[in-house]
Amino acid sequence: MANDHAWRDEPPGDAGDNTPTSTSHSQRARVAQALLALSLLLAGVAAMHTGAWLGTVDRDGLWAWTIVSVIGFSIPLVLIQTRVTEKLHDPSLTLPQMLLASTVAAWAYTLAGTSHAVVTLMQALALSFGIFGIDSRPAVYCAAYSILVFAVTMVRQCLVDPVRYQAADDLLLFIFLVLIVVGIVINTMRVNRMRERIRTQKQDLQQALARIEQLATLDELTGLPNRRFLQQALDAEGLRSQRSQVPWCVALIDLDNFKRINDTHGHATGDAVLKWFATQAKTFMRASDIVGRWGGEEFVVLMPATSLPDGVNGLQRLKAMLEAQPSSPPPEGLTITFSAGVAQHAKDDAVAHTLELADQLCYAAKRNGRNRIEK
Ligand SMILES: Nc1nc2c(ncn2[C@@H]2O[C@H](COP(=O)(O)OP(=O)(O)OP(=O)(O)O)[C@@H](O)[C@H]2O)c(=O)[nH]1
Repeated sequence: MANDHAWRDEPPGDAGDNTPTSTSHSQRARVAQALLALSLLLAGVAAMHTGAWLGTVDRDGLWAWTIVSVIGFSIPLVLIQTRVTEKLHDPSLTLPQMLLASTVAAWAYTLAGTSHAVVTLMQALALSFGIFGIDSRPAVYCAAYSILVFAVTMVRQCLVDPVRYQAADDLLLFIFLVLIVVGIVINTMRVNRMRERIRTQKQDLQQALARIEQLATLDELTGLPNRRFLQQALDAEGLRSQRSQVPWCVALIDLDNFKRINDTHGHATGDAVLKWFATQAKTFMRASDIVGRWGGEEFVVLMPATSLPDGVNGLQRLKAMLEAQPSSPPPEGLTITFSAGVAQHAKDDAVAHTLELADQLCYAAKRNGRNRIEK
């Protein structure tokens, strides 16, 4: 058996899902299953009493059987309905209900007299309903118990009442019952294997979706938020600032002479520099700032609740930290500097305009000699 839990309690679609919605879904499914079991039992009770009325079923013991059976099948329903079973390993009480069904059916078999063949049919039907709700191993236990209890009951009845329970007929009946039960168990195993495959596929899909979401928002090289994420964050900040007086800034950072690093030391070193810078920027900017890769060797820092002087200070701190690094990324002694433009968003201005201003200021920093911050 591929899964390690013995009970098939949750509906197939909820496999592995523990959200409140799926929990209440599971609870409803349990109650529905217990109601179905009770309804089947009541149908059996009606059939037995009809048999008694027709004279084929014994009246002796029929009411005792009726009362015990109805109470027996009502108890799981009440326990499930009141959520007493919720913490149990088998909250739907499927196995106890199945074992009870076999016991009650075997008892009915002893009362059914000349109609006893019908009871074996009812037993097979009851098993086919319940057995799909549990895993393969308890299904086998259930089937084994059912076959055993019927074997004992049939032998006993053939011995004590050989006129109405004839050995040859009942042997054939028993063989058919065994065939049906084994068939149901085989189908249960197949259904459970299919469920397991669906569960695995669902997990694979969830993982793939999480990966896609990650790729959609993160830059693969540096692990920083990508341009798409930054754009959304900038737009959200723009909307937020329409309702508040709190200033915010955006900085555009461009690494200096990056082409030369690539050309001199190779593309792999260029990549390592980008990763290294990403780590430094994340480390030295405020935790509330969003540092992302805008593209190539360009980075954007969104600084919420930050005035222009504070934003410039933040970048100066980053610049100073880079200069103070004893050894920058490999190769040893490589000096990494950047030029940046910082712009404060003007209330009611377009976010794109603020970004463009930061871009122009960054170009101005390049023109003015690089390794500078313009505001
Ligand atoms: N290694 C590496 N290089 C990249 C990546 N993306 C862009 N580049 C390189 O970055 C370089 C940018 O060069 P330029 O736009 O000329 O800028 P620069 O050399 O930094 O010069 P200035 O910006 O004027 O200081 C180009 O050679 C691009 O190929 C990347 O992901 N990895």
